[in-house]
Amino acid sequence: MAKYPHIQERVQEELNWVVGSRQVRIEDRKNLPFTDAVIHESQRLANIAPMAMPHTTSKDVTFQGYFIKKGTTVLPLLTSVLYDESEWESPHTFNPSHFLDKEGKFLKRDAFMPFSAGRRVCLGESLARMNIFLFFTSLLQHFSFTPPPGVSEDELDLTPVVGFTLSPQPQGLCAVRRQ
Ligand code: HEM
Repeated sequence: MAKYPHIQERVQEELNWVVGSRQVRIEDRKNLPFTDAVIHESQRLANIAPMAMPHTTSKDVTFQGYFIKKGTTVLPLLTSVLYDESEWESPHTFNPSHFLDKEGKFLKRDAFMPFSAGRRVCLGESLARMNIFLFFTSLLQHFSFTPPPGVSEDELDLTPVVGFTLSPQPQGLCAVRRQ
């Protein structure tokens, strides 16, 4: 967030306007299109489960001309969809406009699938989305986030740690209470 101070301010402006100083509620999401777009874009770019979970074909299948034998391990590469150059205007940069139409309304995108898709889609999707929204909005309602004193935004290394999941590196951060 610190690399994008204008985005942080825009989220806070929207929160001030719609929620004011009361506690954020999940129903507020539909009235916070910019904030919702920022959260979606963070999940798209963060891509924390790039290979979803390993699956196994339960019968022989032919998919897009390829024969896949029963019992084959299949790794659905969510990265290929979340960073698809034919789906996203700027797939490798943080750009909340991916989820906004020309009037600034929230735009649902089929290629947004950090929770995977189909029968084995993440079982915790609703819970996770609700929590991310409430944590993110409550934090930004009460605090502004900046790099620690003496550290410039350009020095922040946001490259994820690569494993079976992608996770953030530890970062120093200042949370400054808003008036
Ligand atoms: C940001 C948070 C989360 C992300 C991005 C995420 C993503 C995913 C992904 C990509 C899968 C693999 C789906 C597939 O096999 O194709 C998955 C599976 C699963 N997730 Fe999540 N998840 C999140 C949070 C949670 C939470 C909070 C819970 C439970 C409270 C949860 C429970 C599960 C379960 C049980 C499965 C296995 C579903 C199955 O195989 O049928 N997840 N998740």
